[in-house]
Amino acid sequence: MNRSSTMARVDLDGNPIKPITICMIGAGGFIGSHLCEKLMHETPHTVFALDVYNDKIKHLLEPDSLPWAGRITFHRLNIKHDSRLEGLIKMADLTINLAAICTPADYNTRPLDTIYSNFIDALPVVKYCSENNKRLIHFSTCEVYGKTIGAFLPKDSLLRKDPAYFVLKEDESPCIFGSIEKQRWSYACAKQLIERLIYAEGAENGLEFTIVRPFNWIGPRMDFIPGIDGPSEGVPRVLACFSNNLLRGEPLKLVDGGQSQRTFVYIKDAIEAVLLMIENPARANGHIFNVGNPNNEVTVRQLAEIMIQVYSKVSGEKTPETPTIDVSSKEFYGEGYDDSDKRIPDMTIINKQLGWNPKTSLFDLLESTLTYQHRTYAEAIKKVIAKPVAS
Ligand SMILES: NC(=O)c1ccc[n+]([C@@H]2O[C@H](COP(=O)([O-])OP(=O)(O)OC[C@H]3O[C@@H](n4cnc5c(N)ncnc54)[C@H](O)[C@@H]3O)[C@@H](O)[C@H]2O)c1
Ligand SMILES: O=c1ccn([C@@H]2O[C@H](COP(=O)(O)OP(=O)(O)O[C@H]3OC[C@](O)(CO)[C@H]3O)[C@@H](O)[C@H]2O)c(=O)[nH]1
Repeated sequence: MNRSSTMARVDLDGNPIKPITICMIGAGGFIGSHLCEKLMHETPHTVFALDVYNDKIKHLLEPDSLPWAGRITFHRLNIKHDSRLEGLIKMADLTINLAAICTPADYNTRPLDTIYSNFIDALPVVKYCSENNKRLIHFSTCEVYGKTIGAFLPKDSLLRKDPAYFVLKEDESPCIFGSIEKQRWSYACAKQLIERLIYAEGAENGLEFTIVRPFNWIGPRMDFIPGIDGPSEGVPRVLACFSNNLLRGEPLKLVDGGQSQRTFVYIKDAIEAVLLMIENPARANGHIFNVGNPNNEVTVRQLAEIMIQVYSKVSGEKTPETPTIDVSSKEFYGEGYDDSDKRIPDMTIINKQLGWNPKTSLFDLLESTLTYQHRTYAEAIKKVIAKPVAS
């Protein structure tokens, strides 16, 4: 249903929400596709969707008879070198920048591309917004926190259990990265510097900005399945890696024993938070927001175990005899990999400003996501596996 035509929409302070035009850079990616979907289904806003690819938003662009036709237009462009960028930002009320290289397998193997993508390429976007007095919502990452303070305490220290040593707060926690040889941190460092630049543009030139720090948002359409809709040798983020293993009946690979901890939030919950930021500028401007689900914390090993259980339920297939294997990070990611030990978002600021809370449990979000993965990829994988290998 297109609710925009039937319901009077008001912001958190009871004011009517006026339709705006949004320039969304990186709209063809995982988060962008869900955000475009939400904006088309539930709001009257117009979107200029900028990306190099549009496969994940094709269903919103065609056919012309869709109820939101005319409210979303795709602009195939690379922001590294396209003179149309400034014009599109000028024509919009708000720019949302999602474009980035953001898969850990790239950080230590393509550090230059990673730094250029996350810092250099984002610079003109910030500049055009600042010079043209346009509001900017910039996507950073929870990785700017790096490691927790607790990670440096002795293993048996009781302080490790004290939230003061591991809960990540936007306005208090330090950013703790590894040495320069640990090129894993090229991404986090580039994201941190662009955050500092945006913050400084706000302080010195009055840029209206919001910075989003996503904490492992997961759901349908995340990344790709190697050899099906992405390169065979590609290494996506953990949800897609484990989905690929499950679809192929292979053991799930636990990097360095799968001891790192993450909190996972369902993409649909997280998109609600972004919509609140879009439609409540007075409450969102000038803020950095953690967006995650502190209740969904697991080790990567536990994530693998739950995914194996849930996949068996949704696919009807037996669990593999060897469900997981341990691999070293050097073997899996190569030289220069390092990891965040633990990521629990503090929710005080987003709660106070936007009243947002995540709703979906890890089990439920994995059930709907793995149902999607099975429905979308199982047949294609079967065909690939059945193909005889050329001798
Ligand atoms: N998904 C998460 O959990 C998560 C966590 C932390 C941070 N983030 C941040 O959120 C943003 C979006 O992440 P995502 O998960 O949707 O990633 P994604 O890779 O699915 O989407 C990024 C999109 O940006 C596009 N893009 C990249 N460079 C571009 C360029 N030069 N010109 C035009 N388009 C370009 C890509 O084609 C892709 O469609 C990123 O900035 C990422 O760092 C995401
Ligand atoms: O097959 C695999 C793949 C990964 N791991 C381990 O899982 C942990 C999480 O990995 P991943 O989701 O790929 O990425 P990170 O959480 O480390 O980093 C992301 O966080 C946010 C973002 O900024 C954008 O999404 C990105 O940098 C990790 O410990 C891997 O080693 C595994 O065991 N097996």
